[in-house]
This record gives sequence, C-alpha cells and structure tokens, in this order.
Amino acid sequence: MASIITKKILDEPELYLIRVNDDEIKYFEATWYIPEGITYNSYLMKLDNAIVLFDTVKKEYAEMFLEELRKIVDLEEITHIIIHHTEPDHTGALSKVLEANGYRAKVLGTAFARNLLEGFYGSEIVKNFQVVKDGEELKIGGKTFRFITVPWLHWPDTMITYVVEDKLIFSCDAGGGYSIPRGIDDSNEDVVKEYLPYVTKYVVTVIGHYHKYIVQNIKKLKKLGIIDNAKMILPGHGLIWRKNPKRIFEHYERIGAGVPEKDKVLVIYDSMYGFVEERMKVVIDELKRLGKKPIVYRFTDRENPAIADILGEVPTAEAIIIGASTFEADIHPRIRYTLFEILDKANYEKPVLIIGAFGWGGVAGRKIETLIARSKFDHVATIESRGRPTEEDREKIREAIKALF
Ligand SMILES: Cc1cc2nc3c(=O)[nH]c(=O)nc-3n(C[C@H](O)[C@H](O)[C@H](O)COP(=O)(O)O)c2cc1C
Repeated sequence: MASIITKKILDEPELYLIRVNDDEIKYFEATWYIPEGITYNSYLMKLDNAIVLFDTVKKEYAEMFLEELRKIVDLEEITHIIIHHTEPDHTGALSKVLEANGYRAKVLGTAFARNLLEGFYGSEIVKNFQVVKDGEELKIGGKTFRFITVPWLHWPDTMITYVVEDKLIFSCDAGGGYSIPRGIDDSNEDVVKEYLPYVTKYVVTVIGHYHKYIVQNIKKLKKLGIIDNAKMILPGHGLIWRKNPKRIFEHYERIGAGVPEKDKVLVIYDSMYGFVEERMKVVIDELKRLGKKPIVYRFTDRENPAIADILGEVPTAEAIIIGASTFEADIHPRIRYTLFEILDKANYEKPVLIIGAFGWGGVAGRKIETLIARSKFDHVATIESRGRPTEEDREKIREAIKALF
C-alpha cells in the first residue's frame, strides 16, 4: 500500500518534503515496468508572509497528500504554488489543493504549463496563474525565486526554480529516479549506490527520447553557475541531493553521453527452440574468456524481461550483442520491439554485433543491420545462419567478438 512521509529538511528557510511512496504502481506511464516503485516529492517552504508549495502528487494520492499537508500548514495560507512540469504525476492533486486553499494561491509556471494545465484540468485551475519567463526573478517572502526553463527535460513546459539566497534547486523530473529509496537524501552511500541504477533506468525510459536535451540543459545550468554553487537539489522523484548535490547532474550527464562501465557488455536475444541460444552461449563464453562482464537478457518460453530494465543497461554498456531468430520473414517480435525502444530511447555510439538464426531464409539479421546502420550505433558484423550453429559459425562468432573491443 502506498504511504506518505513528511520530513523537515531545513530550518532556515523552513522547508518540508512531503513524499508519497508509490509501491502500487506497476507500469510507469502505462509502459515501464517498475516493481521497485516510485516516489512523488512535493516541497513546502514557509517564509515571512508567504507559504510556497512546489509541485503536488498523483491524483490517486490527493486525499492522503492534503491530510499530510494539513499537519504542517493551514491550506488556506498557501500563497504560491510553483508548477515545474505539468505531467499528472506532479499535478494530479493540484485541483484538490486549490479547492482546499479557496483558490487564494498564485500558481506559477511557464506559458506552456498554463496551457497544459487548462487542457488537463479546466479553466478554473488557471484563473490565478502567473506566467514566468526564462531567467525571471520574483521576490517571494523576502527570498529571490529565479525560474529557469529546461525545455524537453522532458516536456516543453518544464522549468526549475532556484532560490538565490539559499542556493536551492527545485528540479522536478530533472535529477529524479525510480524506486522508493530507503532514505530521503544522499547522506548514506549504500542507499545512493542502490538508487543510482534506478536513476539510469528512469532517465532512459522517461527522458531518453530527448537525451540530447539533458546535456544541453545541464550545460545551460552550469553556465549560470547554479549547479556548482547548489546547496541542495530537490527533485520530484527519489532522493534529495544535499551531501554532494552536483553528483546527480554528473550522473545525468554520464547517461546523456553514454559513458560505459569498464567491460560491461549487454547481450539481448530471443530463442524459441534453442538455436539462437546455442550461439549466444558461444558469445557469453568468449566474453568471459576475454575478461568481459556480460549482462544477459533473454526472451524464451520461460523468460520475458522488462524492456525498461534492458533500456537502463544501454548507456553504461561498452558494446551490445543482439541475437535474433527470423520470425515470419521479420525480426522476432520481442527483439523487434526491444530494438525499436533502444533506437528511440537509448541511441548511442556503441559497437553492435548481430547474431541470427533462421529456418529457410535469413531476414532478422539483415533487418536489424539496416536499423542499426541508420542509428548512432556502429555495426560491427552480422553472423546469421540456418538452424544449429556449425563449428564454422562458432569460430566466426568468436572472431567477431574480438573485433568489438
Ligand atoms: C513462428 C515461427 C516463425 C518462423 N518464421 C520463419 C521465417 O519466416 N523464415 C525462416 O527462415 N525461418 C522461420 N522460422 C524458423 C526459425 O527462424 C528457426 O527455426 C530458428 O533457428 C529459430 O531459432 P530458435 O531455435 O533460437 O528459436 C520460424 C519459426 C517459428 C517458430
């Protein structure tokens, strides 16, 4: 069952985290399998003559959220609600918050956010909306709030807020990750280590399609000098970064650039009756002989790994090896879909080796090769043959693997 926690995270300014731990979700955005769950983080800041709420939570948890907020604030006293990004996992509870607030609060966001909110929730929600522009500063409760747009991270509406005097970055989706971390911030290294692979999975599945904007927007924030100076980075999902705030954006940058982990090789294949698998055993043995660390995902009559997990492995792989059978004159459907998502979400300059098996006419290998040739990936070789692999096929596979590195 989902739960909610409130933690005071700063005394000056008085700042609270209100975090829904959603362990009920199965498929984020109705697509990405996340048995690890996700959190929705909202923040409340109490200032002289102003109370500011940063984002809300998913609609399903609106009542729980209001109840929790009431423990720390009279809802009618909220003066400003900052909307960084209108995706309903952060805005689903906004209508209820505004109702309870008597529509007293000013809602702040980009012009894009205003239009999206109106489209999602009706005109009532934007009747007290104030559009803020890139770089604009507002004095609220004696503090300077600077709004910086980070378009396509990962919607056109997205912005972050920088509280100048306190060097706080409220970053919503940017800096977020999947899972329900055991802590609330990065103070425990074990918790961080456990969490970072879920950040990678989140970035690729959610922002991956726009990954060039990760690099672009982080460059923009760096140029403004706010990342180096940040005292805290407060995302809309997962851990807060206060011990080493820069670390999360450095991690994002590494994902954006596809920096590999030494010796990690991603191996993905389907095998209906074992012939592709025989080839992939040669692949895995040869990789191990070369001191590589194969990470293997296979689609068989017993296994159906989550595409989201496979996507999360791509940025940190040194090379990728795809094994596929020909299926109705095409690529096996599981590999076809996996490849489609990889090319859409995790398109990197990495070497790819293709291994294929067919019955009466090889098609899968050729089709994969065509798709890879049109992508950023570097096609190294395609080794495709009929039925069970011969000794000659095995030798070709071993040679091709050596050529990968
Ligand atoms: C549903 C199905 C469709 C297939 N379609 C083709 C095809 O269009 N062309 C072909 O050459 N072989 C086709 N085959 C044969 C497989 O590609 C071949 O047996 C291959 O070795 C399967 O590898 P696996 O044993 O790892 O699944 C098909 C097999 C199945 C079960």
